[in-house]
Amino acid sequence: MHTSQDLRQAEAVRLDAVSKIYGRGDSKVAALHGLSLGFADGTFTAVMGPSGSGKSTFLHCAAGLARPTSGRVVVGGTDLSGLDDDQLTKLRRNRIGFIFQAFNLLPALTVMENITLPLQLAGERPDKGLIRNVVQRVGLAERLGHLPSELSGGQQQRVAIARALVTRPAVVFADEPTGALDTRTAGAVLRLLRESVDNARQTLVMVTHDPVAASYADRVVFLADGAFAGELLRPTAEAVAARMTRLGAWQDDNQRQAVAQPSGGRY
Ligand SMILES: Nc1ncnc2c1ncn2[C@@H]1O[C@H](COP(=O)(O)OP(=O)(O)OP(=O)(O)O)[C@@H](O)[C@H]1O
Repeated sequence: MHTSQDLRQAEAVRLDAVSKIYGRGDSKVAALHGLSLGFADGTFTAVMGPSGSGKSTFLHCAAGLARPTSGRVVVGGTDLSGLDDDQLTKLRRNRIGFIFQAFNLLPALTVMENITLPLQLAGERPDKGLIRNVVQRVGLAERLGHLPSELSGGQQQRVAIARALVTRPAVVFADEPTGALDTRTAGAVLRLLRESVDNARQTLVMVTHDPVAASYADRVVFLADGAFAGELLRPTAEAVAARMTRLGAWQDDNQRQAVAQPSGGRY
């Protein structure tokens, strides 16, 4: 049987009572209120919630891109609140992978140069075997000399995924990774993310508005008004959409469109 201590050790990321307040005085906004959440090693979690519920703020605090006003964040066993800015930058480079909706590749660098950039920045000698393995997993072996502008959107996102995996990070944070892709390409990217968890025991935390994308996760965590608002294990797109409706999401047209997408489950 696991003790709670064992479970904590098996967490890639832990937030303890994290609050984030923007602004001062009358313009003060509490974007997160005492949020406590853990993300177990080798799991895929989707984070969802209505617009303004604190998803981006959560992602920024959990990934060490912003400092909480109070509370603490632990990544791969390191308490981020104990780090100065240089140490935090180093930890982000070495221990955290990022995947963004807009891919964020460097246009003048080739596929291979983009993939190995985090290693260069960290001053690490590339592990050729690992790079070959990652390149094969994302299916880009034939494209390594191409520029991002010569690739499709789905291929560009696969480069970004390879770049996120190449440092063997403790956790990969993905922010709407399929938001700019058509549904078929989105499905391929989500299957690849799922494989990185199932086959390489990567830990993945993905913020999304899309119930179909969330259905690829092991768990969906819901936020509302900056606080934990429940979770679903082994989610289906329908169950996620129903929970989001109850939380008062889909009040604007964009989000209603997202829920109107395939009702039968996955892409
Ligand atoms: N830099 C900032 N300064 C002031 N308030 C902010 C700032 N960033 C976010 N907020 C406020 O904090 C709250 C949470 O915002 P956040 O962007 O984290 O929500 P979200 O769930 O990601 O929203 P969306 O789904 O619309 O992207 C909102 O009320 C937002 O207006």
